Amino acid sequence: MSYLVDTVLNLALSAVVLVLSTFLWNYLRSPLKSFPGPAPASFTNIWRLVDVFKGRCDITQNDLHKKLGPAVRMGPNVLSLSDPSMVGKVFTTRNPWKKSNMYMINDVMVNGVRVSNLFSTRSEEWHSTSIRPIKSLYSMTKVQDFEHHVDTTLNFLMQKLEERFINTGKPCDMADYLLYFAWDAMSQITFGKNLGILEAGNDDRKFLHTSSRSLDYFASVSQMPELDRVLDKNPVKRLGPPTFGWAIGFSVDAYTKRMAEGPPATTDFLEKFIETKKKHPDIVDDNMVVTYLLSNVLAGSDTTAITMCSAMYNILKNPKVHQRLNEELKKANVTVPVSWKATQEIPYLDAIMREAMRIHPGVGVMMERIVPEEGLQLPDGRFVPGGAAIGMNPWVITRDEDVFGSDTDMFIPERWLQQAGETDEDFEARRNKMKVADFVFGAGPRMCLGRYLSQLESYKLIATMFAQYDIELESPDTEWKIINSWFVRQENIPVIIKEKVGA
Ligand code: HEM
Repeated sequence: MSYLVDTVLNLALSAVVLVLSTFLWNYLRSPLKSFPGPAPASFTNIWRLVDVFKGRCDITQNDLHKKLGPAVRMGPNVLSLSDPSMVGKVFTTRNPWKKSNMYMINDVMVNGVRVSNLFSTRSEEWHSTSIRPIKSLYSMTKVQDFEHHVDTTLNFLMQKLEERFINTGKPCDMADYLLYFAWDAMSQITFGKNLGILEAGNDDRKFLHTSSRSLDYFASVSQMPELDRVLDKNPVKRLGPPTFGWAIGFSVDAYTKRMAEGPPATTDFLEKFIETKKKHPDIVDDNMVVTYLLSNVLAGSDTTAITMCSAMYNILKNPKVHQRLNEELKKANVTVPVSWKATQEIPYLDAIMREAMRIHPGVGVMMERIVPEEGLQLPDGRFVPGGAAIGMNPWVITRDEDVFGSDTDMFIPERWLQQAGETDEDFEARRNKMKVADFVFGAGPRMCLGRYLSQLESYKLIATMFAQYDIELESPDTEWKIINSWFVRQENIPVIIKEKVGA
């Protein structure tokens, strides 16, 4: 018995010694000791893992930058920067800096082999080869080829809202319905058929739940990616996040069926990817087609829903904005579903959407890049040695008052419009400064592939909802819930929807 107690005590002691020596080792070899930051950040990443796990790391990071300046040490080898002028340097297009290993957790193991995707790969060479054949499909001009799929899903959404809420007078949780819409719309655009989530009016099949649980894992574990080797990528038993088996199954089934049945009446991404495979057989094989399909649905649904929720909630919380939007839509004499072309003729709508993304970017963790060998000189003269990771968080960058003006925590679409007394040149210069610092979709060669598609969807959705219906929060005191878990999702936007008087 005493032998057993001794062994356990010895093991516990050895574990403590090992942890303490790891902390000491991290501290001693940290190249960022001269930068300010929370004390634990000088010897471990555990504190930031815990902070991200709590679900509002954007608040912590903004507070730290306010207190400690534009460069804050977040881990022994990780520095957060808040200066928007550094975006172009860190996310440079020429000789792009490598993504840090935080992204490796998005790889999957297939028969013991690590498989990367467009988002997770740290090889710029693999990335540029794989993205080249499909990049042009995502230009603003090309995504309009898929507008009819967005219209189909918008019509379906309106039908369900009418049946379930408008005709019954029951409150509708817009946070749920915009999420259902975003997943069904992206599936419609990608495969020519939706996922049936709007039809069901719930997530009983747990598609969305699985996505949120995976993001919870990615967000926290990406702060200490070495844990992923133990939890998810170990050769014995996966303990990691739920897999996207349903999405892989859905994509493979849709692809197999399409190959058997031939092209659909109206085009979709699947058809375009099949054409791409024929044109680039050396690069695009069946697995790559499935990778492309998955990146649409998994990267483009939650994120687009977040923008739509931000716009919806902030419009409803700001009666003056709501009223002006209604007036502008009426003046534009739009018909529903509102076309992309019509949305582009309403500058106030554009200002609302830009402000919705600025105040609530879809991604809420630092995106990290590795400083190249020659190091990085900061504008204030301090030097960051090569090999360190630099992180920048859109929630910090889009709150910079020098660029975006005062009250950056407030929803003010007017900041994107010309002010009374502002000359054309001054307005142009101010607006360009905001656009350059716009980090919502990332920057450089790894910038979001789907940004125009997302804009097409979200501008049309907001214009259509407010052109067609009178929408109010169930109670003006309603507060939504925000959870920052890599993507910054929202819950609880209960609204009362009525047919517009005179519509
Ligand atoms: C409001 C909606 C969206 C937001 C806020 C958003 C945000 C981002 C951000 C910040 C990145 C860069 C990540 C990094 O550098 O670490 C990114 C990459 C990416 N996004 Fe989006 N995204 C949105 C919609 C979409 C849509 C609709 C799609 C697909 C149809 C998509 C597909 C991708 C892909 C494939 C990448 C990786 C690009 C690469 O590494 O080349 N995203 N997104």
